[in-house]
Amino acid sequence: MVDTTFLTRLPYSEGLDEFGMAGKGVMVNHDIECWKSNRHFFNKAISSPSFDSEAIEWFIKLFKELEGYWESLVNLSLSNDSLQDNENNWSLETDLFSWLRGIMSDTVIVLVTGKRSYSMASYHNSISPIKVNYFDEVIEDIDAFINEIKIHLLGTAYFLSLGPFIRHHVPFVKDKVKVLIENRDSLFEKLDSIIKKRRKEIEETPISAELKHDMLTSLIIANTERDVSTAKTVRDDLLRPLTDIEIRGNLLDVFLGGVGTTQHLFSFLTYYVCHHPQVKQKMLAEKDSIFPPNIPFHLKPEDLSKLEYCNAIINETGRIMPLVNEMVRHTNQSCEVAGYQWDAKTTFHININGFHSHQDYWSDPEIFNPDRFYRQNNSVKEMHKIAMIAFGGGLRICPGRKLAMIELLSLMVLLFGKYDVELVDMNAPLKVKSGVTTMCEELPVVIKPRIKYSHT
Ligand code: HEM
Repeated sequence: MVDTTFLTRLPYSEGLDEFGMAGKGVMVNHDIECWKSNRHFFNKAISSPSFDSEAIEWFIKLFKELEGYWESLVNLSLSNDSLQDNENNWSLETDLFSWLRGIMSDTVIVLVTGKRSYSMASYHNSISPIKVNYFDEVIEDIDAFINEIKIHLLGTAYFLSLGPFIRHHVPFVKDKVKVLIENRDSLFEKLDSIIKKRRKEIEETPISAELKHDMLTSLIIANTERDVSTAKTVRDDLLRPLTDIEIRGNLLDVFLGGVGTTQHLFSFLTYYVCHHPQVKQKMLAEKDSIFPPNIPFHLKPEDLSKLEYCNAIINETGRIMPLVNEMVRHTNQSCEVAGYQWDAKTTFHININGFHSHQDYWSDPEIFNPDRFYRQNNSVKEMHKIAMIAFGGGLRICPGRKLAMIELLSLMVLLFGKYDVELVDMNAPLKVKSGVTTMCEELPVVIKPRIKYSHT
C-alpha cells in the first residue's frame, strides 16, 4: 500500500483556480485522483523508449543547427579563405546561456508538439546582420511564447500568496495581476490552438496509418481506439480519454518544467567545469575513451549510461547549485515528522540547499567535487538518495528527469567533445537571480574547436 500522506504539493487555492491551474495538469494539482490520472498519462507520454531515441535524434539535429549559426557568426569575422585555412583555429565570444535557451526550448517543443520552433534561429537573427529564414513554426513568435511561460511561472506566486481583495483592489498589485491574467490568456490561447490543430490532424489520419510519437499525440489518443499502449499504472476507472483542458494543463506543465530548467543547469555546469580544470580533463578523458576523437559516432540512448563521470558532474552541479530551492508538501492528515506531531493541513517547505549542504551527509559541501557521485559503493548511494533531492523525491519526483539527463549528457558529449569552452572572465561571479528557483542570467564564453577533433 503506497503511503499517500505527502502526495499533495499544495492545498486547494482559489487564486490558482482563477489563474487556471488548480485541479489541472500535474505540477500544482491539489486533487489527488485527478493528479494520478494526469501523471499517469504524462509519464506514459514521455517515458517510452521511442521517446528517448527521438529525444537524442532531435538533439543531434538541433546541435548541428546550432553549429551552423556559430559558423555563420565566425564567417562574419573571418574571410572565407582564412576560415578554410584555419578550420581549427577560430574563436567565438558569445553568450552561451542564450544559445542554451534556444536549443533546450527547440528540443522540448519539437518533442512535445512534433513540430519545430525556431528559438535558436531567432537569437541568431537578433545578433547577426545576416538573417536566416525559417517557416512552418508551431508557435509564431517563439521569444514571446518563452517569455510568457517565464512570466506565468513567476506570476504563480501572486495567485498563491495573495487574497482576492489584494489581487484586484490594491494599487500596483492589481495592475501587475491584470498583466498576469492577460499573459495567461495569451499563453492558453496558443496552447489551445496547438491542441485543436493536432486533434484535427489525427482525425484526418486513417486508422491504419501510424501516428507520430510526440507527447501531444500521446495525450490526445490516450485511452481512445488509437491508443495501442497497454501499460497501466492507475486504477481502471481513472483510465479515460483526457479533455482538451486537461491536455492544456499537461502541456503547460511540460513547458513550465522543461523549457528553462536544463538551460540553467547546463549554464551552472559549464561555469563549475571551467573553474575546475582537473574535472574538465577527467570529463574529456571519459568522453574520448567512449567516443574516440576522429572516429565518427552516432549517439544512442544506451551510450549515455556509459558516461559515469559526466553523470557525476551533473549530480554534483545539481547538489551545489540546486535549481529548485524548495520541495513543498501539504498533508491532509495529522502526522509525525522529525519527532514532532503536526496537525492535518500543514504545509512543509523543505529547504533543498539545506539537504545538499548538510555536514552529516557531505564532507566539505561547499567544494565542487563530482567524485562524490562517481563509482559510489551501495552504502554511499543509499545515503545520498535522501540527501540529494535536486529532482525532488517520492511519488511527485520530477517526471522530466530522464529527458533532462538525455539533454544534458548529449550536450556534454557534443559541445565539450568538439569545442573548447572557456569563460570570458574567470573572475566574474556567476550571474544568477534566486527565488523559488535559481536562474542563470547570462554566461559569456569563448568557444574554439578542440584541435584534434574532426567532425562527426
Ligand atoms: C535539470 C532539469 C530539472 C530539474 C532540476 C527539475 C527539478 C524538479 C523538482 C525539484 C521538482 C519537484 C519534485 C518534488 O516535489 O518532489 C520537479 C517537478 C516537476 N518537473 Fe522537473 N526538473 C527538471 C526538468 C524537467 C523537465 C525537462 C520537465 C518536463 C519534461 C519537468 C517537469 C516537471 C513537472 C511536470 C513537475 C511536477 C511533477 C508533479 O508534481 O507530479 N522537469 N522538477
